[in-house]
Amino acid sequence: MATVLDEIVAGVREDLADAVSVTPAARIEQLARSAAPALDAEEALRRPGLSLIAEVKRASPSKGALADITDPAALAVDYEAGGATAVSVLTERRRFGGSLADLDAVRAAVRIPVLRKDFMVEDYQLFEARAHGADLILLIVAALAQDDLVRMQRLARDLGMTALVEVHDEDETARAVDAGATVIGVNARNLKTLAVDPDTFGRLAPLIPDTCVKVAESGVSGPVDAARFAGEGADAVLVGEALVRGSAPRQAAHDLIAAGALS
Ligand SMILES: O=C(O)c1ccccc1NCC(=O)[C@H](O)[C@H](O)COP(=O)(O)O
Repeated sequence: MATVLDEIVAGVREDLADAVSVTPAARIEQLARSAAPALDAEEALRRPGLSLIAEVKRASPSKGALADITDPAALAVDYEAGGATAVSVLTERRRFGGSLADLDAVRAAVRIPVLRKDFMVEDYQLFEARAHGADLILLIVAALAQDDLVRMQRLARDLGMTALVEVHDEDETARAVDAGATVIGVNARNLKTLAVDPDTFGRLAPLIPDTCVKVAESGVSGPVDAARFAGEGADAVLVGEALVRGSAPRQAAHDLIAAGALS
């Protein structure tokens, strides 16, 4: 039976075919290679204290519509003012309501690194991300064969970007480490059931070398969770829903980061 991830990736591949017909591969690579240099997101995430990757997230498969974000740039500016280390922009259209236009708007509005959060299955999308100003891209181990994971990580580096390599279980963690990932995100959301298990980070973090940046992703509902993950060894938390549903994203970002110092 097809999983949610399979369905999302199938839609992404359809949209990708449309994108390639508008901007051929050679052209998107040229645009990527001539873009302003990427910011060093890995270095930013390695700074002392708990880092926050704050997400622009309109909707999700698990929750449906989350927030009517009419001005993603303004939201990103609030995140930056609240102390976020990076902004994550969900660019997947069908299930998350995102777009590359959101990425463009955020890139133009903030000075901190920007993550293109999408379901990357082709090199084309990495060139596209860079051409639109991304500094960081997401590689989901569950969506990629090992040779694709290794190649796409190298390509990200070649383009000056950092790859956030996302895992959900022990096997995927071993694959990420084998692939030479230096920034590993543990996503607590099971991609088959969409349920969030808050114990996932604590279970998998010890399997990740301390030389890697460790990111706790999904289900961070507030400062108490942020403090817990910091205590379990997280260098960063990636937060979407809790920030976009609240009325004060700047303060909420600040509070998440401050909680990391209390762990
Ligand atoms: O959010 C979902 O429902 C989802 C479903 C299937 C694949 C990915 C999904 N989310 C992407 C993410 O990784 C989250 O947006 C991110 O970790 C933030 O999560 P949260 O703070 O729980 O919104």
